[in-house]
Amino acid sequence: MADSARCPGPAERIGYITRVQSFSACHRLHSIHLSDEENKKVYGKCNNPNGHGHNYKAEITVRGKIDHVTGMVMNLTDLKRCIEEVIMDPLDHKNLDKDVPYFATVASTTENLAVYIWDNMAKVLPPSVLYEIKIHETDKNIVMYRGE
Ligand SMILES: Nc1nc2c(c(=O)[nH]1)N=C([C@H](O)[C@H](O)COP(=O)(O)OP(=O)(O)OP(=O)(O)O)CN2
Ligand SMILES: [Zn+2]
Repeated sequence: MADSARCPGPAERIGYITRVQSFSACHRLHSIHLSDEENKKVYGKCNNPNGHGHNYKAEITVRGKIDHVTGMVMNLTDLKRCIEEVIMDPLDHKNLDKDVPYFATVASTTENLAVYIWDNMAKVLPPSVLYEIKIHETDKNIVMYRGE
């Protein structure tokens, strides 16, 4: 079989690139849709009124054609700038529930944090390149969101 039958041409190759960013924040798991008693039951120790902190690690993956001239899906330096704007400026060293207006009414679970980051990354990245947001809340708790 000829190589051209097996492999996509240079203009058609799709790549995935990921940048990892750590940030620290505190939060309290609490839903405005539940009573205090229900919140305690659902979230347990994570509903502690004074909160607790995490060293989060976010992985932002973009997908796109590998440009045959630049050899890049997108410049990682541009992705770094987007991450500064969407993750570091609003979230790092913050109280998610009190410092980030979005979480005044939305429970600051890692699922919702992934949705928040997705929605805001989508606004600053080129159209249709955002592929996945993965957040490590702890070494053991990892959430992935793909915009569905
Ligand atoms: N579906 C979700 N469940 C939970 C979330 C979440 O975001 N989504 N978050 C929490 C807590 O915020 C929490 O801080 C988890 O901490 P902890 O249980 O201490 O973390 P570990 O499981 O990694 O710790 P070990 O005690 O060492 O096992 C809870 N649930
Ligand atoms: Zn937590």
